[in-house]
Amino acid sequence: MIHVSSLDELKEALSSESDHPLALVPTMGALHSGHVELVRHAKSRGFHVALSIFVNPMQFGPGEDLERYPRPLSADLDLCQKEGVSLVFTPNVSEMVSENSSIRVSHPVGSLYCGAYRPGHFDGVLTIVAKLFHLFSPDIAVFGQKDRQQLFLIERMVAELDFPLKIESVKTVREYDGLAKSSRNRYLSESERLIAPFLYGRLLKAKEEGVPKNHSDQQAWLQEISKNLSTLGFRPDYVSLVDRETFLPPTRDSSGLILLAAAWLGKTRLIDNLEMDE
Ligand SMILES: Nc1ncnc2c1ncn2[C@@H]1O[C@H](COP(=O)(O)OP(=O)(O)OP(=O)(O)O)[C@@H](O)[C@H]1O
Ligand SMILES: CC(C)(CO)[C@@H](O)C(=O)[O-]
Ligand code: BAL
Repeated sequence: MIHVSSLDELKEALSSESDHPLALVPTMGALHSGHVELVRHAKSRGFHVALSIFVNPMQFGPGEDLERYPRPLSADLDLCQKEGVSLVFTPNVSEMVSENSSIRVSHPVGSLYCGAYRPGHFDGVLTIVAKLFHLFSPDIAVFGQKDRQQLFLIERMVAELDFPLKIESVKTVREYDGLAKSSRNRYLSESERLIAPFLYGRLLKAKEEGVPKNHSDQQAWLQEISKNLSTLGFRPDYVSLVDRETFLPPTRDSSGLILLAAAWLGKTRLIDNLEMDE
């Protein structure tokens, strides 16, 4: 396994990989079995895997957890080695984000749902992901469905800007009790950890209930879900129903619906989502 941190080293390492089909797995590190599934997905399809670890300041807002985001580099490198990753890239902030950088890649859906509560977050994500695609020129890039809005936006960026690569996605990997694996789960206290799986539990119950047919019943249903989450001890940011193809509110023509939620438990913000008709 090659581990590089500078752009020059990366270019050199990639030139020795150029004969192989390459999959890029972008991450922020603190790797867990969700990330491992992304790597295994790429490997099972015959790709050499490059994995980037970068806690991107552009996607963090004031007061968010940029400073305290976990950075267990040596455990991450061990896991990458064990999983057969070919190349790990751990760049410095100064080479990824120039001091007076103001270019942003943006999409209107980036200001909805999570974007409404984290202004500028998805512009920061799309901009860094565009840079990573540019640096690696991978054949595919693999993302998790846990970050569903992010996945949608990256797919739109690749389609609309004609990036010459394919986006592949992997289903959300969960703990034994349903909680979506996330690097931020380690922020949860013992008592919060017991409540956390009820976020997914409430989405599953919503699916069982079935999506109401008309708009006003849907709004009342979403409010009820949010109220139930509050009763359980969460502070929901939003619970929304979106059209899978547009990530906008459902219409009569919607072919698939996704229920999205983000909610705080103490100082930890959890997100989850569920396809309503799969
Ligand atoms: N539980 C999971 N199942 C599948 N993919 C996941 C899971 N968690 C993260 N990923 C994917 O891994 C990639 C890197 O995500 P990231 O490094 O931010 O991990 P994370 O655990 O989501 O961290 P955070 O706690 O900051 O949300 C993204 O494509 C993300 O969707
Ligand atoms: C895609 C990503 C690596 C961009 O910084 C990040 O948003 C993440 O880890 O999901
Ligand atoms: N996985 C999402 C990255 C973020 O919350 O910044």
